[in-house]
Amino acid sequence: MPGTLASNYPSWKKLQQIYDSQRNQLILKEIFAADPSRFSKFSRHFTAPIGTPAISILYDYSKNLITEPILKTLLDLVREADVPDERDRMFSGAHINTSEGRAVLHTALRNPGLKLAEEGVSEVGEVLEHMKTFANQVRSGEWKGYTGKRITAIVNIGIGGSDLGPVMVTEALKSYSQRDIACHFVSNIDGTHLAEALRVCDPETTVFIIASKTFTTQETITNATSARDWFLATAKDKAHVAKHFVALSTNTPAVTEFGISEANMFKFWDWVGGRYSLWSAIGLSIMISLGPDNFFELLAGAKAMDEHFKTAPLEENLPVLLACVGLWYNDFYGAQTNVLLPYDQYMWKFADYFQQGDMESNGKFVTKDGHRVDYQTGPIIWGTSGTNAQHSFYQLIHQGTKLIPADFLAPVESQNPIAHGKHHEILLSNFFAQPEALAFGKTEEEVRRDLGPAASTNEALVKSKVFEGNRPTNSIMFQKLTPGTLGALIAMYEHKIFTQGVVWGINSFDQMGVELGKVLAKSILAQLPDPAKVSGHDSSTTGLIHWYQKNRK
Ligand SMILES: O=P(O)(O)OC[C@H]1O[C@@H](O)[C@@H](O)[C@@H](O)[C@@H]1O
Repeated sequence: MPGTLASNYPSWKKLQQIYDSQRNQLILKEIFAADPSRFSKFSRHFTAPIGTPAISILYDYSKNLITEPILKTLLDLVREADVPDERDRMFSGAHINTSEGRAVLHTALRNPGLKLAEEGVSEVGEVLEHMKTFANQVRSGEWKGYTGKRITAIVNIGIGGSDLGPVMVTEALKSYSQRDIACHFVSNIDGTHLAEALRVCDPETTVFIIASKTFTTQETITNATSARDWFLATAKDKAHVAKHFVALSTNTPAVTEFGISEANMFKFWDWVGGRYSLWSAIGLSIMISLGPDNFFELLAGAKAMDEHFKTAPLEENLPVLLACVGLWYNDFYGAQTNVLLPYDQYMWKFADYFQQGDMESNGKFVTKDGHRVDYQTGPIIWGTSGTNAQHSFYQLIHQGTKLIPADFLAPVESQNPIAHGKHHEILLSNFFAQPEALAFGKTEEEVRRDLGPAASTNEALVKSKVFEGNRPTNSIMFQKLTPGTLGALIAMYEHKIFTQGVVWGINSFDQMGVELGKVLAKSILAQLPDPAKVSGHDSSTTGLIHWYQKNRK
């Protein structure tokens, strides 16, 4: 039942017993040696159905510390937690975001034409058409700036979910982009972010996309206001704002009050969570950069994964399997993090994106029915692109004292097979080698053999070269990073997050934890002008504010 403490499920208790009694026997080297068919047993291949974009994703989870009975028990847990029911409730528009009384329907954004009673669902196709018309006008040069010039730059001003998705996708699919339109993303309230973007923009040829679900976010509204001031310093006439500012929002009154006409507002609805919004009007910068067809392919790829999540048996279901493997380490092995390592330079923002996607969704300590959990919930997500990461933090993953389950992702085909594909072969050789090294390590015996006579004179050197191995990984290979494939990969992780959230009994779709800091910042902002006004804080905060007030110029 959603909201139940996961530790009460019989399968949870059974998993704890398995962990306690078997963890010393879960040695990858041994379990691989004992079962030559382990790879075929513990890997699954996803392909999109005929008539949708070609997508091929192989998920190999054999290098994990699991056996068939463990996986079976993890799947029992998923069943006991009613994940299939809750999944169907999500897709059908039930208000599963209970604290905010909202539906969770980002899946409807990838399914235009879907009939649901929820307000706005029937308008999804209309908004996509509105986006398409505008994107085509900007891309073709038909949309002119106030002096009649074509648009050469777009600046998306948004933060959190109104920034991270567009940033990640425009980077990931850069090879599909229209290169004569520069895309800038300004999120930080730090004036440096906006100033650096404006430095390379021309007011006559720039369109600002103000992306904010609520249209009240302090950072975004302040940045948007400063961008408008910058624009008007050259354009002078407020009437020109209409040619250069559009809004993506659910809040029509606030958008019109800002001076953007309703005709230049692309709407979405409160059932689209910020971190699930790249599929909505928030994706306008993606659509301008990549073109409508590629944006539609991105949606279709996600929809194909939605269908798979809805219909595939749990044993075959990629998001569910990914969730199970993650639960095992997070809740029984005590792993704190999950590192995402795409071996595709275009995906260098993928981990950043899922930091919000996963941590804002599942970083909760209270169940839906108000109980403090007595187990770990969402993992810390981090990572960056391989092979760069190998030369940075892999040391700790290989030989550190922490267990760091890792997801390796790589395309079979490169978008840039330069030097006759040599770069890609080297890249992939690393993608294959690292999980192998992590799983099987290097024994002291092997080290001694490699060192030869030097081994006997330097015991410390021998020890330092030992790799204990048994460090678990997922390997995810896809054919090529096409829009459809990226859509499917994002949806796969979204549904992994959903599955884990349901098992933990938490609400993955609110974000109460971001509020307190915002409220305090507001009251501090009012106190900053005058040291005498600073009150109501602890001595540290008061001391810091006073230090700033004394030293500012
Ligand atoms: O899109 P807006 O409303 O500006 O929100 C931007 C971001 O704000 C944060 O505080 C979080 O709540 C995020 O989930 C959200 O994506």
